[in-house]
Amino acid sequence: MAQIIFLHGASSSGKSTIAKALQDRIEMPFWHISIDHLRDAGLLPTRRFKSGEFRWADARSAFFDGFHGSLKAYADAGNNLILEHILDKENWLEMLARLLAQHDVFFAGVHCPLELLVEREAARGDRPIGSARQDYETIHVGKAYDIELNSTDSVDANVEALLTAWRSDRRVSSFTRQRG
Ligand SMILES: Nc1ncnc2c1ncn2[C@@H]1O[C@H](COP(=O)(O)OP(=O)(O)OP(=O)(O)O)[C@@H](O)[C@H]1O
Repeated sequence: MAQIIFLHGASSSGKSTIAKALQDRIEMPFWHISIDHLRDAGLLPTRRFKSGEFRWADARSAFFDGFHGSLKAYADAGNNLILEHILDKENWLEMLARLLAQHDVFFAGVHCPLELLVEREAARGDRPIGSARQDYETIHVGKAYDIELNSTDSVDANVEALLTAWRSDRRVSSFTRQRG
């Protein structure tokens, strides 16, 4: 059984920042997995999607199905994962819970006040304006977490709190509930 720590929060909420600090601190090797890494490594023909030559809407579903399947493949092979991701389709939680049913999934909600999200999104300039707000209003609805973090707290404090909760083996999140 692999260990999976899933950081779930709006765009710009601080998932990557926490994931990197966590990977530096945690007592076992964990791979930090994010769609950002695939995009930044040049996996997608981003320029041609942006130009309209290819339609992202046509490719999106297969891309995410592949990404979700790859998480199962990594975990089934025995790799521990720090996953940062946004569940922006209603059935994704259920699907991931099924794919990762053999593994210990610790589900962490990463929160950030809306004004700060909007400020960070504008300062970064590399995310579509408005996605943080849209995520903020939707992605946490109906989700139960093993821990809820707020990125107004320091990164160190969040990592410390997460590690304490993760080590406790108490799992009460939507992932655990999906398993009945
Ligand atoms: N605790 C923090 N204090 C100050 N700035 C922060 C903090 N956490 C994140 N940031 C800043 O906010 C921006 C977004 O952070 P980060 O990349 O970690 O968010 P994310 O949730 O992974 O975003 P995305 O989903 O869009 O990739 C970055 O510029 C980062 O430096």
